[in-house]
Amino acid sequence: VGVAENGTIEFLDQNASSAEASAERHSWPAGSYSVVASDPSSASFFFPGFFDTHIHASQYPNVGLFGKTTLLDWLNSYTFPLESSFSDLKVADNVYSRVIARTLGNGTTTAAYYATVHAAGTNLLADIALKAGQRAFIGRCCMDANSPDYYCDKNLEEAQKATLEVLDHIKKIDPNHDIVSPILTPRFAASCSKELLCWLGKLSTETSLPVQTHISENLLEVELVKSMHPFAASYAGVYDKCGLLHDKTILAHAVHLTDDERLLIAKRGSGVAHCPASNSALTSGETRVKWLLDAGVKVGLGTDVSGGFTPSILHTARQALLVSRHLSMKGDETHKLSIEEVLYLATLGGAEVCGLANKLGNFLPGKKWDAQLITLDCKNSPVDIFPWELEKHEDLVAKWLFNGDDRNVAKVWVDGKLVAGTAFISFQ
Ligand SMILES: Nc1nc2[nH]cnc2c(=O)[nH]1
Ligand SMILES: [Zn+2]
Repeated sequence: VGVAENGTIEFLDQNASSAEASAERHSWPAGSYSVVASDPSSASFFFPGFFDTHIHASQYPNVGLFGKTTLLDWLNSYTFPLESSFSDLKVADNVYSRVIARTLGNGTTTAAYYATVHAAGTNLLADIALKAGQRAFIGRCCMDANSPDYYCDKNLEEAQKATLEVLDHIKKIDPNHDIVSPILTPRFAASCSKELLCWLGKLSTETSLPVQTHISENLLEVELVKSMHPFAASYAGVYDKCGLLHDKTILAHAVHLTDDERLLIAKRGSGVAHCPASNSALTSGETRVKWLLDAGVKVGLGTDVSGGFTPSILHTARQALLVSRHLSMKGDETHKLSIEEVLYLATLGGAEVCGLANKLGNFLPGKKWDAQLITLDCKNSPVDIFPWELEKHEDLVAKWLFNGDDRNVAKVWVDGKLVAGTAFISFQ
Protein backbone atom coordinates (compact mmCIF):
# COMPACT_ATOMS: atom_id res chain seq x y z
CA VAL A 1 0.00 0.00 0.00
CA GLY A 2 1.56 3.29 -1.04
CA VAL A 3 0.50 6.12 1.26
CA ALA A 4 1.29 9.69 0.21
CA GLU A 5 2.51 12.29 2.67
CA ASN A 6 -1.00 13.75 2.97
CA GLY A 7 -2.27 10.39 4.27
CA THR A 8 -4.04 9.34 1.07
CA ILE A 9 -3.56 5.85 -0.34
CA GLU A 10 -1.94 6.36 -3.73
CA PHE A 11 -1.60 2.77 -4.87
CA LEU A 12 -2.29 -0.75 -3.81
CA ASP A 13 -0.28 -3.61 -5.33
CA GLN A 14 -1.47 -7.18 -4.96
CA ASN A 15 1.37 -9.72 -4.90
CA ALA A 16 4.20 -7.15 -5.13
CA SER A 17 7.58 -8.86 -4.70
CA SER A 18 8.77 -6.12 -2.31
CA ALA A 19 7.84 -2.63 -1.13
CA GLU A 20 10.84 -1.25 -3.02
CA ALA A 21 9.79 -2.91 -6.31
CA SER A 22 6.30 -1.56 -5.87
CA ALA A 23 7.53 1.97 -5.12
CA GLU A 24 9.74 1.91 -8.19
CA ARG A 25 6.86 0.77 -10.37
CA HIS A 26 4.92 3.86 -9.20
CA SER A 27 7.93 6.15 -9.73
CA TRP A 28 8.57 6.80 -6.05
CA PRO A 29 12.33 7.53 -5.87
CA ALA A 30 14.36 5.46 -3.39
CA GLY A 31 14.98 7.45 -0.22
CA SER A 32 11.76 9.47 -0.58
CA TYR A 33 9.67 7.06 1.48
CA SER A 34 9.90 4.74 4.48
CA VAL A 35 8.61 1.18 4.68
CA VAL A 36 6.43 -0.23 7.47
CA ALA A 37 6.11 -4.00 7.05
CA SER A 38 3.92 -6.53 8.75
CA ASP A 39 5.82 -9.57 9.95
CA PRO A 40 4.14 -12.83 8.93
CA SER A 41 6.34 -14.81 11.36
CA SER A 42 4.64 -13.00 14.27
CA ALA A 43 1.15 -13.26 12.73
CA SER A 44 0.91 -9.57 12.04
CA PHE A 45 -1.31 -7.84 9.51
CA PHE A 46 -2.74 -4.44 8.63
CA PHE A 47 -6.44 -3.82 9.19
CA PRO A 48 -8.64 -0.77 8.55
CA GLY A 49 -9.18 1.41 11.63
CA PHE A 50 -12.33 0.76 13.62
CA PHE A 51 -15.42 2.99 13.73
CA ASP A 52 -17.23 3.46 17.01
CA THR A 53 -20.49 4.90 15.73
CA HIS A 54 -21.94 5.49 19.21
CA ILE A 55 -20.05 6.19 22.43
CA HIS A 56 -20.71 8.46 25.42
CA ALA A 57 -17.24 9.84 26.23
CA SER A 58 -18.50 11.26 29.52
CA GLN A 59 -19.79 7.90 30.76
CA TYR A 60 -16.39 6.20 30.55
CA PRO A 61 -15.83 6.09 34.36
CA ASN A 62 -18.99 3.97 34.63
CA VAL A 63 -17.96 1.09 32.35
CA GLY A 64 -19.17 -2.11 33.99
CA LEU A 65 -21.44 -0.27 36.43
CA PHE A 66 -25.06 -1.03 35.70
CA GLY A 67 -26.13 -3.63 38.25
CA LYS A 68 -29.54 -5.02 37.35
CA THR A 69 -30.95 -1.77 35.97
CA THR A 70 -32.64 -1.24 32.65
CA LEU A 71 -32.45 1.91 30.54
CA LEU A 72 -34.68 4.42 32.34
CA ASP A 73 -33.63 3.65 35.92
CA TRP A 74 -29.99 3.26 34.77
CA LEU A 75 -30.12 6.81 33.37
CA ASN A 76 -31.39 8.20 36.67
CA SER A 77 -29.23 6.20 39.03
CA TYR A 78 -25.89 5.92 37.22
CA THR A 79 -25.74 8.20 34.22
CA PHE A 80 -27.22 11.63 34.91
CA PRO A 81 -25.32 12.04 38.22
CA LEU A 82 -22.01 11.28 36.46
CA GLU A 83 -22.72 13.48 33.43
CA SER A 84 -23.73 16.41 35.63
CA SER A 85 -20.22 16.40 37.17
CA PHE A 86 -18.83 17.57 33.82
CA SER A 87 -19.66 21.15 34.76
CA ASP A 88 -16.19 20.82 36.33
CA LEU A 89 -13.63 21.09 33.52
CA LYS A 90 -11.05 19.19 35.56
CA VAL A 91 -13.35 16.16 35.54
CA ALA A 92 -13.95 16.61 31.80
CA ASP A 93 -10.23 16.89 31.06
CA ASN A 94 -9.39 13.78 33.08
CA VAL A 95 -12.14 11.57 31.67
CA TYR A 96 -11.97 12.74 28.05
CA SER A 97 -8.17 12.33 27.88
CA ARG A 98 -8.46 8.80 29.21
CA VAL A 99 -11.30 7.67 26.96
CA ILE A 100 -9.61 8.96 23.81
CA ALA A 101 -6.29 7.31 24.69
CA ARG A 102 -8.15 4.07 25.45
CA THR A 103 -10.24 3.96 22.28
CA LEU A 104 -7.31 4.94 20.04
CA GLY A 105 -5.20 2.24 21.69
CA ASN A 106 -7.93 -0.23 20.79
CA GLY A 107 -7.78 0.76 17.12
CA THR A 108 -10.76 3.15 17.00
CA THR A 109 -9.70 5.70 14.42
CA THR A 110 -13.14 7.36 14.17
CA ALA A 111 -15.66 7.82 16.98
CA ALA A 112 -19.06 9.48 17.22
CA TYR A 113 -19.05 10.90 20.73
CA TYR A 114 -21.81 12.13 22.98
CA ALA A 115 -20.38 14.58 25.53
CA THR A 116 -22.73 16.18 28.10
CA VAL A 117 -25.02 19.23 28.15
CA HIS A 118 -22.06 21.45 29.05
CA ALA A 119 -20.72 23.50 26.15
CA ALA A 120 -17.29 24.16 27.70
CA GLY A 121 -16.70 20.48 28.46
CA THR A 122 -17.87 19.50 24.98
CA ASN A 123 -15.45 21.98 23.43
CA LEU A 124 -12.68 20.44 25.51
CA LEU A 125 -13.54 16.98 24.16
CA ALA A 126 -13.11 18.36 20.62
CA ASP A 127 -9.74 19.90 21.58
CA ILE A 128 -8.49 16.64 23.09
CA ALA A 129 -9.59 14.50 20.11
CA LEU A 130 -7.93 16.89 17.66
CA LYS A 131 -4.68 16.93 19.66
CA ALA A 132 -4.66 13.14 19.96
CA GLY A 133 -5.33 12.85 16.22
CA GLN A 134 -8.53 10.79 16.48
CA ARG A 135 -11.29 11.46 13.97
CA ALA A 136 -14.28 12.42 16.03
CA PHE A 137 -17.84 13.60 15.78
CA ILE A 138 -18.50 15.69 18.88
CA GLY A 139 -22.03 16.13 20.16
CA ARG A 140 -23.27 18.38 22.92
CA CYS A 141 -26.15 16.54 24.47
CA CYS A 142 -29.46 18.40 24.01
CA MET A 143 -32.15 17.67 26.62
CA ASP A 144 -34.75 20.28 27.51
CA ALA A 145 -37.64 18.05 28.63
CA ASN A 146 -38.40 15.26 31.03
CA SER A 147 -34.92 15.48 32.57
CA PRO A 148 -33.78 16.04 36.16
CA ASP A 149 -33.60 19.68 37.31
CA TYR A 150 -29.96 19.28 38.21
CA TYR A 151 -29.02 18.05 34.74
CA CYS A 152 -30.78 19.50 31.69
CA ASP A 153 -31.02 22.43 29.30
CA LYS A 154 -33.09 24.91 31.29
CA ASN A 155 -35.14 25.91 28.24
CA LEU A 156 -35.11 25.95 24.45
CA GLU A 157 -33.11 29.18 24.21
CA GLU A 158 -30.38 27.85 26.48
CA ALA A 159 -30.14 24.65 24.45
CA GLN A 160 -29.86 26.63 21.23
CA LYS A 161 -27.19 28.98 22.59
CA ALA A 162 -25.04 26.16 23.99
CA THR A 163 -25.37 24.15 20.78
CA LEU A 164 -24.23 27.07 18.62
CA GLU A 165 -21.34 27.76 20.98
CA VAL A 166 -19.97 24.27 20.29
CA LEU A 167 -20.43 24.62 16.51
CA ASP A 168 -18.47 27.89 16.62
CA HIS A 169 -15.66 26.40 18.67
CA ILE A 170 -15.17 23.37 16.43
CA LYS A 171 -15.27 25.60 13.34
CA LYS A 172 -12.39 27.56 14.87
CA ILE A 173 -10.15 24.59 15.74
CA ASP A 174 -10.82 22.52 12.57
CA PRO A 175 -12.45 24.79 9.97
CA ASN A 176 -13.01 22.07 7.35
CA HIS A 177 -13.89 19.39 9.90
CA ASP A 178 -11.13 17.17 8.51
CA ILE A 179 -10.56 15.48 11.87
CA VAL A 180 -13.22 16.77 14.28
CA SER A 181 -16.76 17.65 13.31
CA PRO A 182 -19.75 18.76 15.34
CA ILE A 183 -22.75 16.45 15.34
CA LEU A 184 -26.21 17.60 16.38
CA THR A 185 -27.26 15.48 19.35
CA PRO A 186 -30.80 15.41 20.69
CA ARG A 187 -30.25 12.92 23.54
CA PHE A 188 -33.39 11.01 22.55
CA ALA A 189 -36.99 11.92 21.79
CA ALA A 190 -37.90 11.23 25.43
CA SER A 191 -35.70 14.07 26.70
CA CYS A 192 -36.41 16.74 24.07
CA SER A 193 -39.34 19.03 23.36
CA LYS A 194 -40.81 18.97 19.88
CA GLU A 195 -39.54 22.54 19.46
CA LEU A 196 -35.95 21.56 20.21
CA LEU A 197 -36.12 18.50 17.93
CA CYS A 198 -37.47 20.60 15.07
CA TRP A 199 -34.94 23.38 15.61
CA LEU A 200 -32.12 20.80 15.43
CA GLY A 201 -33.68 19.28 12.31
CA LYS A 202 -33.83 22.68 10.63
CA LEU A 203 -30.26 23.48 11.69
CA SER A 204 -29.11 20.19 10.25
CA THR A 205 -30.78 20.99 6.91
CA GLU A 206 -29.27 24.47 6.82
CA THR A 207 -25.74 23.44 7.79
CA SER A 208 -25.60 19.85 6.42
CA LEU A 209 -24.29 18.81 9.82
CA PRO A 210 -24.77 15.19 10.90
CA VAL A 211 -27.18 14.09 13.61
CA GLN A 212 -26.94 11.39 16.25
CA THR A 213 -29.58 10.18 18.65
CA HIS A 214 -31.07 7.06 20.22
CA ILE A 215 -34.05 5.13 18.89
CA SER A 216 -36.21 2.29 20.14
CA GLU A 217 -33.74 0.84 22.62
CA ASN A 218 -36.12 -0.23 25.37
CA LEU A 219 -39.86 -1.00 25.43
CA LEU A 220 -40.66 1.43 28.28
CA GLU A 221 -38.78 4.15 26.39
CA VAL A 222 -40.85 3.44 23.26
CA GLU A 223 -44.06 3.89 25.30
CA LEU A 224 -42.72 7.09 26.86
CA VAL A 225 -41.93 8.58 23.45
CA LYS A 226 -45.39 7.65 22.19
CA SER A 227 -47.00 9.49 25.12
CA MET A 228 -44.72 12.54 24.88
CA HIS A 229 -44.95 12.99 21.11
CA PRO A 230 -48.43 11.93 19.95
CA PHE A 231 -48.03 14.00 16.76
CA ALA A 232 -46.15 11.11 15.10
CA ALA A 233 -47.24 7.57 14.31
CA SER A 234 -43.99 5.99 15.52
CA TYR A 235 -40.68 6.68 17.24
CA ALA A 236 -38.89 7.03 13.88
CA GLY A 237 -41.81 9.20 12.78
CA VAL A 238 -41.03 11.71 15.56
CA TYR A 239 -37.54 12.26 14.19
CA ASP A 240 -38.81 12.25 10.63
CA LYS A 241 -41.49 14.88 11.27
CA CYS A 242 -38.79 17.10 12.81
CA GLY A 243 -36.39 16.79 9.86
CA LEU A 244 -33.91 14.67 11.79
CA LEU A 245 -34.05 11.55 9.65
CA HIS A 246 -31.67 11.86 6.72
CA ASP A 247 -28.53 10.32 5.25
CA LYS A 248 -26.27 11.91 7.88
CA THR A 249 -28.24 10.57 10.84
CA ILE A 250 -26.86 7.93 13.22
CA LEU A 251 -29.56 6.09 15.17
CA ALA A 252 -28.26 4.13 18.15
CA HIS A 253 -29.85 0.75 19.03
CA ALA A 254 -32.98 0.29 16.86
CA VAL A 255 -33.86 -2.83 18.85
CA HIS A 256 -37.67 -2.64 18.78
CA LEU A 257 -38.39 -1.02 15.40
CA THR A 258 -41.52 -1.91 13.50
CA ASP A 259 -41.29 -2.93 9.87
CA ASP A 260 -42.67 0.46 8.81
CA GLU A 261 -39.94 2.21 10.78
CA ARG A 262 -37.28 0.00 9.20
CA LEU A 263 -38.51 0.94 5.73
CA LEU A 264 -38.73 4.64 6.62
CA ILE A 265 -35.15 4.64 7.95
CA ALA A 266 -33.95 2.86 4.81
CA LYS A 267 -35.80 5.35 2.61
CA ARG A 268 -34.26 8.33 4.42
CA GLY A 269 -30.76 6.80 4.18
CA SER A 270 -30.11 6.98 7.93
CA GLY A 271 -27.74 4.52 9.61
CA VAL A 272 -27.97 2.36 12.72
CA ALA A 273 -25.30 2.06 15.42
CA HIS A 274 -25.67 -1.50 16.66
CA CYS A 275 -24.59 -1.71 20.30
CA PRO A 276 -24.74 -5.39 21.29
CA ALA A 277 -22.78 -5.17 24.56
CA SER A 278 -25.05 -2.40 25.80
CA ASN A 279 -28.24 -4.14 24.66
CA SER A 280 -27.22 -7.27 26.58
CA ALA A 281 -26.04 -5.44 29.70
CA LEU A 282 -29.16 -3.26 30.03
CA THR A 283 -31.38 -6.15 28.91
CA SER A 284 -32.77 -3.97 26.16
CA GLY A 285 -33.15 -6.72 23.55
CA GLU A 286 -31.47 -7.99 20.40
CA THR A 287 -31.16 -5.80 17.31
CA ARG A 288 -31.98 -7.66 14.08
CA VAL A 289 -28.94 -6.60 12.10
CA LYS A 290 -29.55 -8.85 9.08
CA TRP A 291 -33.16 -7.68 8.96
CA LEU A 292 -31.95 -4.07 8.81
CA LEU A 293 -29.26 -4.80 6.21
CA ASP A 294 -31.81 -6.70 4.09
CA ALA A 295 -33.90 -3.53 3.80
CA GLY A 296 -30.84 -1.48 2.80
CA VAL A 297 -30.33 0.19 6.19
CA LYS A 298 -26.66 1.08 6.83
CA VAL A 299 -25.34 -0.56 10.01
CA GLY A 300 -22.16 0.00 12.03
CA LEU A 301 -21.07 -0.90 15.55
CA GLY A 302 -21.19 1.21 18.71
CA THR A 303 -19.70 0.48 22.11
CA ASP A 304 -22.35 2.72 23.73
CA VAL A 305 -20.01 3.21 26.69
CA SER A 306 -21.23 2.97 29.41
CA GLY A 307 -24.51 1.22 28.65
CA GLY A 308 -21.88 -0.98 27.01
CA PHE A 309 -19.05 -2.13 29.26
CA THR A 310 -16.21 -2.21 26.73
CA PRO A 311 -14.50 0.64 24.89
CA SER A 312 -13.22 -1.87 22.31
CA ILE A 313 -14.86 -2.26 18.90
CA LEU A 314 -13.13 -5.63 18.49
CA HIS A 315 -14.95 -6.83 21.61
CA THR A 316 -18.15 -5.24 20.35
CA ALA A 317 -17.83 -7.15 17.05
CA ARG A 318 -17.49 -10.34 19.13
CA GLN A 319 -20.67 -9.41 21.02
CA ALA A 320 -22.47 -8.67 17.73
CA LEU A 321 -21.63 -12.13 16.52
CA LEU A 322 -22.92 -13.74 19.75
CA VAL A 323 -26.12 -11.65 19.88
CA SER A 324 -26.87 -12.70 16.30
CA ARG A 325 -26.55 -16.31 17.45
CA HIS A 326 -28.99 -15.71 20.30
CA LEU A 327 -31.47 -14.38 17.74
CA SER A 328 -30.91 -17.40 15.53
CA MET A 329 -31.49 -19.74 18.51
CA LYS A 330 -35.05 -18.42 18.60
CA GLY A 331 -35.59 -20.34 15.38
CA ASP A 332 -34.50 -18.15 12.48
CA GLU A 333 -31.00 -18.98 11.24
CA THR A 334 -30.97 -15.99 8.86
CA HIS A 335 -30.06 -13.69 11.77
CA LYS A 336 -26.62 -15.30 12.19
CA LEU A 337 -23.67 -13.00 11.41
CA SER A 338 -20.30 -14.30 10.22
CA ILE A 339 -16.85 -13.15 11.30
CA GLU A 340 -16.48 -11.30 8.00
CA GLU A 341 -19.83 -9.58 8.50
CA VAL A 342 -19.13 -8.29 12.02
CA LEU A 343 -15.68 -7.05 10.95
CA TYR A 344 -17.37 -5.30 8.04
CA LEU A 345 -19.74 -3.62 10.51
CA ALA A 346 -16.69 -2.56 12.57
CA THR A 347 -15.01 -0.87 9.59
CA LEU A 348 -16.71 -0.09 6.26
CA GLY A 349 -20.18 -0.43 7.76
CA GLY A 350 -19.23 2.18 10.36
CA ALA A 351 -17.79 4.43 7.66
CA GLU A 352 -21.11 4.25 5.78
CA VAL A 353 -23.09 5.10 8.91
CA CYS A 354 -20.78 8.10 9.50
CA GLY A 355 -21.11 9.25 5.87
CA LEU A 356 -17.39 8.69 5.31
CA ALA A 357 -17.31 5.59 3.11
CA ASN A 358 -16.01 7.66 0.20
CA LYS A 359 -12.76 8.30 2.09
CA LEU A 360 -12.48 5.67 4.84
CA GLY A 361 -13.39 2.13 5.88
CA ASN A 362 -11.09 -0.03 3.72
CA PHE A 363 -7.82 0.12 1.80
CA LEU A 364 -8.50 1.52 -1.67
CA PRO A 365 -6.58 4.09 -3.70
CA GLY A 366 -7.94 7.56 -2.97
CA LYS A 367 -9.00 6.67 0.58
CA LYS A 368 -7.22 7.81 3.73
CA TRP A 369 -4.73 5.66 5.62
CA ASP A 370 -6.63 5.11 8.88
CA ALA A 371 -5.25 1.75 9.88
CA GLN A 372 -4.03 -0.62 12.54
CA LEU A 373 -1.03 -2.92 12.58
CA ILE A 374 -2.17 -6.01 14.47
CA THR A 375 0.41 -8.42 15.88
CA LEU A 376 -0.93 -11.63 17.37
CA ASP A 377 2.34 -13.27 18.40
CA CYS A 378 3.75 -10.50 20.56
CA LYS A 379 4.85 -9.94 24.15
CA ASN A 380 1.93 -10.36 26.59
CA SER A 381 -0.43 -11.36 23.77
CA PRO A 382 -3.75 -12.81 24.93
CA VAL A 383 -3.73 -15.02 21.80
CA ASP A 384 -1.53 -18.11 21.46
CA ILE A 385 -0.41 -18.74 17.89
CA PHE A 386 1.17 -22.03 16.82
CA PRO A 387 3.70 -22.32 13.97
CA TRP A 388 1.34 -24.31 11.74
CA GLU A 389 -1.27 -21.55 11.95
CA LEU A 390 0.82 -18.77 10.45
CA GLU A 391 -0.32 -19.33 6.85
CA LYS A 392 -3.99 -19.75 7.77
CA HIS A 393 -5.05 -16.14 7.50
CA GLU A 394 -8.77 -16.66 8.09
CA ASP A 395 -8.01 -18.65 11.24
CA LEU A 396 -5.69 -15.92 12.50
CA VAL A 397 -8.43 -13.33 12.06
CA ALA A 398 -10.92 -15.58 13.88
CA LYS A 399 -8.51 -16.06 16.79
CA TRP A 400 -7.95 -12.30 16.90
CA LEU A 401 -11.71 -11.59 16.95
CA PHE A 402 -12.43 -13.97 19.82
CA ASN A 403 -9.34 -13.54 22.02
CA GLY A 404 -7.49 -10.41 20.89
CA ASP A 405 -7.39 -7.04 22.62
CA ASP A 406 -5.39 -3.80 22.68
CA ARG A 407 -2.19 -5.70 23.49
CA ASN A 408 -2.30 -6.80 19.85
CA VAL A 409 -2.62 -3.27 18.49
CA ALA A 410 1.00 -2.40 17.67
CA LYS A 411 0.39 0.77 15.66
CA VAL A 412 -2.56 2.99 14.83
CA TRP A 413 -2.57 5.60 12.07
CA VAL A 414 -5.12 8.30 11.40
CA ASP A 415 -4.82 10.30 8.19
CA GLY A 416 -1.42 8.69 7.60
CA LYS A 417 -0.08 9.81 10.98
CA LEU A 418 1.02 7.35 13.66
CA VAL A 419 -1.07 8.21 16.72
CA ALA A 420 -1.25 5.16 19.04
CA GLY A 421 -0.47 1.49 19.62
CA THR A 422 1.86 -0.48 21.89
CA ALA A 423 4.85 0.24 19.60
CA PHE A 424 3.95 3.92 19.56
CA ILE A 425 3.68 4.11 23.35
CA SER A 426 7.00 2.34 23.99
CA PHE A 427 8.63 4.53 21.34
CA GLN A 428 7.43 7.71 23.09
N1 LIG B 1 -27.73 3.57 26.05
C1 LIG B 1 -28.17 4.81 26.29
N2 LIG B 1 -29.41 5.12 25.92
C2 LIG B 1 -29.84 6.37 26.16
N3 LIG B 1 -31.02 6.95 25.88
C3 LIG B 1 -30.93 8.22 26.32
N4 LIG B 1 -29.75 8.47 26.88
C4 LIG B 1 -29.05 7.33 26.79
C5 LIG B 1 -27.73 6.97 27.19
O1 LIG B 1 -26.97 7.75 27.76
N5 LIG B 1 -27.36 5.70 26.92
ZN1 LIG C 1 -26.09 5.71 23.95
